[in-house]
Amino acid sequence: MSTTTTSAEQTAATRSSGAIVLGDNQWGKAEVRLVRVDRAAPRHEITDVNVSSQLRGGQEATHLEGDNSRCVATDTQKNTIYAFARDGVGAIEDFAIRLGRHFVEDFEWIEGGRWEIEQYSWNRIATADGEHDHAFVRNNQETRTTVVQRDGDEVFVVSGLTDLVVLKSTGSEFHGFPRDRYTTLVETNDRILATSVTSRWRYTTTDVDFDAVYAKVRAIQLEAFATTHSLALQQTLFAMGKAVLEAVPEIAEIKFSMPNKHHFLVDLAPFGLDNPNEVFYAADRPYGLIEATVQREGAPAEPRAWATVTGFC
Ligand SMILES: O=c1[nH]c(=O)c2[nH]c(=O)[nH]c2[nH]1
Repeated sequence: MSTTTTSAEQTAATRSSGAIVLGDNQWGKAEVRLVRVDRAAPRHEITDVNVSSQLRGGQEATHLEGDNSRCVATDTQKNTIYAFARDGVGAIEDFAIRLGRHFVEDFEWIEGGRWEIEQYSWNRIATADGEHDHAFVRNNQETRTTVVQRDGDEVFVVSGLTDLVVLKSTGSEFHGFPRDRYTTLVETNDRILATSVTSRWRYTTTDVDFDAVYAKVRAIQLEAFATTHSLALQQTLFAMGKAVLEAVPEIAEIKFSMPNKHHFLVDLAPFGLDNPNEVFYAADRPYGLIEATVQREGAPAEPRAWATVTGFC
């Protein structure tokens, strides 16, 4: 029998039946802003989060007929988030895992979902008498993130941070790149290196002290950024990811998106001045955009964990 496929057979194989059907879908409440004050002691604790809940499963009738008997209202999802916070939020990963377990276990047609949480941090205001018990100043450094997804009984946790803005005033070079007729960039062996780190890492287990690991991963990234003598932002990125994977066995892989926040030396010669690498123009755009995944060789990929986590290669 011939194994050659004719173009008619090819068309038949790819031809649609013509019926219009429902594809992937999810529904929920996005960006539920929640602040919880722990008043158990005179020294209050603040938890400030932005929670998005999305459910998956059993929605054919809702979309095709407007039959809402299996449509857990987005308003109910929002209320559940606030009600669960009554018992405390804890690590954002644990809170998201808890929400997922509730929806999948309490509604038999819910097959899974996605719970994304951003956490903003607050520092105590330092007064003349020391750190204040119940007055805070927003720490506008990085935002901590997590995306927890459930597919039946399987749970995927991808956590991360965004807007971690870092700069080195030396210890960064960039040279040896190809030159063609469009290349004007001057080689440098002493430049400012600055970026705003977005990183997300995938856990292989939910049995993790998520707060402790977050603090560790953040510190490792900062340490590697600071101590790597950089020949390219790409090299710094890899060093940051490698250090995280070497230190934390529960993390399978880590993805980075790092804009190269260019600082251009200003030409002061028209004013009769030199500029020995001191006065820069901090450009905001365009910017180089360096993205990569750092992973363990041979480790199995888990595309379902990343399917709805955008902004990475
Ligand atoms: O660290 C860098 N990586 C690049 O790929 C690049 N490209 C560029 O113009 N400057 C830089 N810097």
